[in-house]
Parts: sequence; C-alpha cells; structure tokens
Amino acid sequence: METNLTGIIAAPYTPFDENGEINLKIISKYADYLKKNGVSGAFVCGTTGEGLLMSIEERKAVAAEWMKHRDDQFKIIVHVGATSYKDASSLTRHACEIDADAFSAMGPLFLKPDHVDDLISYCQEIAQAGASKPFFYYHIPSVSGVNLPMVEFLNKAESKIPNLAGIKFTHNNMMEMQLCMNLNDKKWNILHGQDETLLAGLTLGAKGGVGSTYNYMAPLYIKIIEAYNNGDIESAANYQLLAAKFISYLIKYGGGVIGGKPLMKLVGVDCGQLRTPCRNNTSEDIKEFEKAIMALDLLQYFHQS
Ligand SMILES: CC(=O)N[C@@H]([C@@H](O)[C@H](O)[C@H](O)CO)[C@@H](O)CC(=O)C(=O)O
Repeated sequence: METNLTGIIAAPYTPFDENGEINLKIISKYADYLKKNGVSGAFVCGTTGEGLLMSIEERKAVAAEWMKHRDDQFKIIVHVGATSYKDASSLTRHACEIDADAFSAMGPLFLKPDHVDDLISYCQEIAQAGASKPFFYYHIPSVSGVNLPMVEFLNKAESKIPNLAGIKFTHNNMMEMQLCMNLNDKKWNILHGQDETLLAGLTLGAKGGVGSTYNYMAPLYIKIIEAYNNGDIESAANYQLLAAKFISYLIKYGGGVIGGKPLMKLVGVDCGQLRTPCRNNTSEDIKEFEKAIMALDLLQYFHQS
C-alpha cells in the first residue's frame, strides 16, 4: 500500500507521572513542541515509548491522545507489536478506529521465527486486522532479536500482505536497506531508523527517518537534510558528526531510551521516569551528561517548548 511518510519523525517517550502512571496531559505540550521544531510525525509506543512495558489499555489511551494532535503535517504511526499477535491485532483495530495514518509491528519477541515465511505469517495476522491502513514491518534486531533477510521478506510478503507499505529499518546493514529501497521500482517506503547514520541513509535514498534523538534535537537533523538537499555534503557531514559525538555520550548513559528520556526536561517536556526493568540514571549522571552536551555546544539545537 502506498504511503509517503517523510522527514524527521520522532519516536516519543511515553510520559509517566510520579506514580508511574501514564501522564496524558503532557502530550499536548509535547506535540506542540515537536511541531514547532519541524518534526513531521510521531511513531507512538515503540521502543522509545516503552510500548512493550505498557498494558494494552494504556497503549490505546496514549495512541488516542496523540491522535488529537494529528494533522496533515504531523502524521501518527502507532506501534502495535506485542508478544501475542492477538494483542497486536487488538491494538491494530484500535489504531484503525482512531484513524491513525499507519501502524507497525516489530517481530515476535518470544519464540522467535527463524524463517521469513513464519515472520510473514505472523505479520499477516496483524496486518489483516487493519487492512485499510498501511502496515510497516519494524526491523529492529537489537531489540526484537529477529534478524531475517528483509529483501526476501518484502519479495515474499508483497502478495500476502496487501497493505504492506514498507519497513521501519533500524539496523546498520545499509547494504540491505539500499536493496530494499530499490526493489520493484522503489515501491516500498523504507524509514531510516538509526539517527547516527541519517546522512548515510539519505545518500542511499531514504526520504525520512524515525528516531529517539529527534524528540529533543530535531533542528540538528533538519540541518543535515537541508544541507544534503542543497548539495552541501561537507556541512551535512559536520552536522552528522555532531550527532554522532552526542550519541556516543548517549550510549554511555544508557542509549536512546534510558539516556534520552531525562533530556526531555531540558526542552520543557517532563516525561518522568522509565518503567522497570529500565534503570533510571541518577541525578548526578544526568548532570554529567548535560555538561557533555554543553561542551559540544549542542544546546542551540535543543529548542525550548
Ligand atoms: C535501539 C533504538 O533505541 N533505536 C532508536 C534510535 O533512534 C536510536 O535511539 C538512536 O539511533 C541512537 O542510537 C529508534 O530506532 C527507536 C525507535 O524508532 C522507536 O522508538 O521505536
């Protein structure tokens, strides 16, 4: 199914209150902040959003809240992946009811498939629950543990999943990503998923990406895209290098989910703590991390809400 999701799409953190409950009232401010900073959509309840640490009802409530802020310049993709395809299908039906732009599921997390045909059967169950909406397979082997060949997946799934739109490709196998982007007259929408290599993705043909650091640093990535589109590859590479230096610190403080969530406070959108089993950084750690951000002179890209 055709879609045209492009630009910088944030994978939002799910705001939790001091009791660890979902904090829906923050989402309005969060959405305004993302829009003001040029973000073109939200990939809700994915890895960054701790979707798999939430109940199905909570996920539906969060997705419905984000939909209140959807507009033509700000699309909503709902991550529906779950351990059981029954739960994933229920989330899919809900994503259709609220009229989300698209939905996506990562590979089954428990008793993983070791053959593409089995992955396709699993995706078929989920995708058919939302047949009128585009479905993206969420390829994120580092989290799902499912690492099957994506070219074969697209080729075989084409006739079996009519609403397949493409892949959210969060993997460093850029050769495979390029091959996927060029199959069948470039029919698939392949969303780049690693913020540290956005520029490499653009040069290979990606038109947009989904990521965690786009939540608070979107203006830097927009500079990468603008410089690339203007043919100024040197500036684009320098902006990308800045993102890479930042991400090397982010990894030290737990990566995009654990390290990134407290940074939302810096932009005035307090998303609270992470849910167990994620370990929250101490306030000393967060201060050290913020110092590193200052030293890189990165705050200029952390626009306020
Ligand atoms: C493993 C992981 O968290 N990957 C992130 C990246 O944005 C990542 O945080 C970033 O590239 C920094 O390494 C996203 O792909 C996750 C994502 O889109 C999501 O939250 O669903």
